[in-house]
Amino acid sequence: MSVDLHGVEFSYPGSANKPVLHINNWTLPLAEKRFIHGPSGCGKSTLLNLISGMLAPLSGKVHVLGEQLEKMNRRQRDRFRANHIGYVFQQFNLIHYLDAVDNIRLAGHFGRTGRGACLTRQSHLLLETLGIKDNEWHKPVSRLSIGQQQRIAIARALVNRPELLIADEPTSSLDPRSRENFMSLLMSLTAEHRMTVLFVSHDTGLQHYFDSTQALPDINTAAGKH
Ligand SMILES: Nc1ncnc2c1ncn2[C@@H]1O[C@H](COP(=O)(O)OP(=O)(O)OP(=O)(O)O)[C@@H](O)[C@H]1O
Repeated sequence: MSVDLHGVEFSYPGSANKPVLHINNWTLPLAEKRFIHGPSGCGKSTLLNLISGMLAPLSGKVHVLGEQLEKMNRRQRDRFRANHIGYVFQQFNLIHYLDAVDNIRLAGHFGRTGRGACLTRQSHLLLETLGIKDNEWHKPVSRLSIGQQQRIAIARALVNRPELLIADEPTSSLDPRSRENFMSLLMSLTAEHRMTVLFVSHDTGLQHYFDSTQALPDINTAAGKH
């Protein structure tokens, strides 16, 4: 199993009377590509942040790739995330004054890819695979198009060869054609590396790319209590 949640409860600090998530049992098998949707505020990003170890549950078990995240401290969770989980954010979270290569190298630096020439080679390879021309590699990413930034964000998520890829509304800034290109590219890369994918979006028109679909309120028994 790639992800296994058991009795997971979460509320934000200072909002203990407003539980965001209560998930009894939820699993994501290895190599499955799962699409999660649900109304704004139902806890989708919170769920992704618990699975990636950016947040810790108040109670319950969060098992990811055989490791028990709830038993790790913050530093151990950060290390685990850097080595095993690729994360594509809605707003990309690239460092806007760094160029494409350095954005990817920075993520690699915190992970298991290694450093120096090997990491630079790996960054170049990813940029080539993702169709970013080499005359764009050394411009600050803020001077690149949204579609190019999006592909750099995928390259950054893949640099440490993660077993699990998490994406939070990654297509929300893309026009319909770029969205389809992005999805095709993402699906072929994840299939090639047999990655498990957990993808959150409001856009249910993307469901056909995935093995399975779930509405978060169907698995969250805290839904409706807040
Ligand atoms: N840092 C925070 N502190 C307190 N409450 C928060 C925090 N982040 C989110 N919340 C609340 O937790 C609930 C779930 O938020 P979350 O961002 O997980 O929802 P979402 O389903 O991803 O929403 P959207 O689709 O709009 O991105 C919301 O009620 C939100 O207001």
